[in-house]
Amino acid sequence: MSSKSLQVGITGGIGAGKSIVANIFSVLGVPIYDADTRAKFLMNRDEGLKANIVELLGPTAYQQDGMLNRTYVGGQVFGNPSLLEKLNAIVHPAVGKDFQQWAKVQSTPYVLKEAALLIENGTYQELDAVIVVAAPEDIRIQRVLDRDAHRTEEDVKNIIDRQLPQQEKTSRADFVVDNSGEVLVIPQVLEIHQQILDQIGR
Ligand SMILES: CC(C)(COP(=O)(O)OP(=O)(O)OC[C@H]1O[C@@H](n2cnc3c(N)ncnc32)[C@H](O)[C@@H]1O)[C@@H](O)C(=O)NCCC(=O)NCCS
Ligand SMILES: Nc1ncnc2c1ncn2[C@@H]1O[C@H](COP(=O)(O)OP(=O)(O)OP(=O)(O)O)[C@@H](O)[C@H]1O
Repeated sequence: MSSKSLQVGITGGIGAGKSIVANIFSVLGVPIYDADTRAKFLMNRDEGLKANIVELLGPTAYQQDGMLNRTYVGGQVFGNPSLLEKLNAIVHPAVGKDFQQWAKVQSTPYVLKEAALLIENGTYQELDAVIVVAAPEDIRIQRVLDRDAHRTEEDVKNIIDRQLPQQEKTSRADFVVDNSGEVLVIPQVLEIHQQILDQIGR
């Protein structure tokens, strides 16, 4: 019988490189729960959640096809901290529950929960360890502008303002991955992976 997997979080500010670093862990066989993608899946499918979002943001929050109108919702909440807080309060408990259901059926020594927000919403306290991916702000902004054709520099700065400063994230981390481009990332991931396995005694 397999024992419960350790739960490790991986986070970082917008454009820090969470997804790319999580992909390296995935190659090592670590199951990844992608909270941001899963949140969108639930916002598209969970009727109770959808009703709460429509109540908060109005019917324009959903397109004709029933899918979340992400551009509209992003435009509403990223410039309005109190509205974003209300949306978070609706979405985050649903994601937390979904993650625990997913984690229950994993059988590896540890799993990774990848999420933009882990420190901000206190979720990190429920995890066994936290990895923060870090890179200088100017590099993060440029990477997001190169990746997301629909976002302006102002959009990205707005989102950064809605997140904890990177320094506060790294100060709460058990492990930090330097993704500035100055240090090779794969050796850092291999070292963290080994340290986690050593802690578990594998
Ligand atoms: C507002 C939404 C619809 C915008 O979707 P869109 O596809 O345009 O952007 P995306 O989700 O990729 O977010 C862009 C970046 O913003 C940041 N971000 C996302 N949600 C939040 C948030 N609640 N607070 C601060 N930053 C956030 C992340 O760094 C993310 O990578 C979406 O971000 C959302 O539903 N957010 C609220 C729910 C949430 O917190 N999800 C993430 C954690 S579970
Ligand atoms: N070391 C690197 N060198 C060059 N490009 C990189 C590096 N790391 C990440 N990128 C690129 O920067 C962009 C942001 O990376 P990624 O999507 O992994 O960040 P993220 O932290 O998941 O971002 P978000 O919070 O927006 O979801 C991607 O297009 C990615 O391919």
